[in-house]
Amino acid sequence: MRKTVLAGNWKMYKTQAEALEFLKGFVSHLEDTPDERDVILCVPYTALGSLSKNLHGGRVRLGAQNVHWEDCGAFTGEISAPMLTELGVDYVVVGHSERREYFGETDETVNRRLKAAQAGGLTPILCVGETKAQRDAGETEAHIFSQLEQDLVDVDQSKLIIAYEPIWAIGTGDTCDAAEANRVIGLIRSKLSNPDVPIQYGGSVKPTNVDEIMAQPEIDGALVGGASLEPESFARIVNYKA
Ligand SMILES: O=C[C@H](O)COP(=O)(O)O
Repeated sequence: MRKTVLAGNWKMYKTQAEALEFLKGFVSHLEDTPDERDVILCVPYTALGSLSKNLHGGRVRLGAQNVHWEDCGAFTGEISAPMLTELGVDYVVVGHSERREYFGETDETVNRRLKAAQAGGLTPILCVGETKAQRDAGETEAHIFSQLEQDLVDVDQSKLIIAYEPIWAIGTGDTCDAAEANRVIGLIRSKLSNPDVPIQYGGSVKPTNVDEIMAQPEIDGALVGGASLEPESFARIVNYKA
């Protein structure tokens, strides 16, 4: 039985005070959220500590947005799994397209980060997806299969979440057609050794399209950027109508 996982990725938004304000507004909407839906907030490092102390009994779980492959060392600007787990973090986004595009993340470093996350007790959310140019050239499948093949070397698929995020749909309002997202996610699943890995869709998920997206049989959740920044909006996504 695959888990349903709804995760907000705040990216570089919200100070600590703003994060706490969000949480106050958000948790009041979770009373009727079905227990089998995992709700995760992947927030800036600076907000992890105070959110962790205010999570109200664990209905909301915490995620970070990156993790280094070493536990400690001379790696200015990086953060390690022990530093995150000490703060009560359970999940971490790895290989987001913004990391790959702007910060030189490669499939090799993604693989190292995935393994370190798991060794350190974190469940990674691995992001894969194609650019518009790759889609137009008919290279979507080949690109994603290549990412999976390299990123997942020696990665434990019993402690893994994957997010299919077509890059052209991120932050653009140009959502991937739900049936097409379902098709690609089915293909991703066909490449995994563990069919129970939850696979999310990400890319302009909103309160207005989440019901259709979540109705697709292969889609196990959503990784939500912009629409996770407002409590009511993310609550509507988490409380999608099945
Ligand atoms: O990690 C989240 C994705 O990049 C999606 O962002 P978005 O919902 O703002 O399109």
